[in-house]
Amino acid sequence: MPWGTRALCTRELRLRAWGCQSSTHGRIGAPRAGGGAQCSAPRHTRPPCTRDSGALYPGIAELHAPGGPALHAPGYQSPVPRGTRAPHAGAGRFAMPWGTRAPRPVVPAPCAPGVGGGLCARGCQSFVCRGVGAPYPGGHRLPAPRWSGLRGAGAPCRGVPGPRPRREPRPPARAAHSAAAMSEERLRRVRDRVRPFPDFPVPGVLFRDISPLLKDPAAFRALIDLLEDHLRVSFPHIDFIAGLDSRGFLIGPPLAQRLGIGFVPIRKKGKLPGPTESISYALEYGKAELEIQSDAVEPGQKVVIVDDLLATGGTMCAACELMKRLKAEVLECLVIIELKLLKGSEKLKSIPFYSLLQYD
Ligand SMILES: O=P(O)(O)OC[C@H]1O[C@H](OP(=O)(O)OP(=O)(O)O)[C@H](O)[C@@H]1O
Ligand SMILES: Nc1ncnc2[nH]cnc12
Repeated sequence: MPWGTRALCTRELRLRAWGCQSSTHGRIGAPRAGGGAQCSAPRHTRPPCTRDSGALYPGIAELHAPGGPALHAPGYQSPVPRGTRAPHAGAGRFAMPWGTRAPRPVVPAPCAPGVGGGLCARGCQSFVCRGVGAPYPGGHRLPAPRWSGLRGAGAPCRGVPGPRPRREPRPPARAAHSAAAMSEERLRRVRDRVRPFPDFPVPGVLFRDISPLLKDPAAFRALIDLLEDHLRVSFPHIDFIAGLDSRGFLIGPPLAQRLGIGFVPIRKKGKLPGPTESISYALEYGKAELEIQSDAVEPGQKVVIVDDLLATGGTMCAACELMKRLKAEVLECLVIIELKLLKGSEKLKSIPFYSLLQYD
């Protein structure tokens, strides 16, 4: 079996074990800790992961920062991005923090030749050892991989222990590219593709333009990678990604696809057919009205709301109100960019909020 397949099986274990949410807030109902200075440690009674403040703090990447506080917190396990080495495959490369139990090495079922060789269109092998339709740790069902037609000759593993796979020679030292470095690199790519425009659309507003980010496929992929990783480690189950008109529509669907879940649009008024719920709200530069179809989500369903940017928080707040009317649970409001000076996250009160990039 090609190198890398084991690593990804183990990644699942690591993600499952990682109970820390790198959000600036706790979960719904939880009081906000120190204005977002800490992230909560839900479900697994993990200790809180501490984080620095700063003009630009990089979410997951920061938790991975070499020597960063979270790495030393007992119980913290860094998620390993696709393609990185399994923790047990190379002594000391991903040293377990003191006091934690190393995940038991998994002996994956044998992958038929060709299956583990990186057939995933995204260049990863993350489906290989999860199996078709297998529940992703904590709940999601993954979509059938494209190569499911290979059943028999190359059926994905089903988790049944098989004979020990033959070890392939390890790739060279390039693998030393650590998880932290990868996250930071992704974040740098994203940050470099956000362009400021003074006095747009009205004097006094510094407009943060994500058009260059959309135009650069590597940067856009890095963005979706970061958001996907964040959501996978933060929430065991999400029913839908809801996106806000219009730039939230650019991020929400690819993210939902990655997670194997559906996307729900929350639109500006007058665009959606059928019965709707609507709400008006104030913007940084104007007023608007948002709408959602009344049957978009069922009561009790768990939703993450995504948008490109949080300024005053009026739009996001309005979207949360719409979800509340439909009795859905908002797990988190997720944006690429947060304009800290406008204090939009405060408007969200106890609703968890996460941003990749922060600007004053
Ligand atoms: O936090 P707020 O002050 O509410 O501002 C944030 C919102 O403003 C922008 O959208 P805009 O309404 O300009 O619409 P657009 O995405 O269609 O450009 C942005 O995409 C957010 O949705
Ligand atoms: N400053 C800003 N840049 C981009 N989009 C925005 N939406 C509201 N404020 C914005």
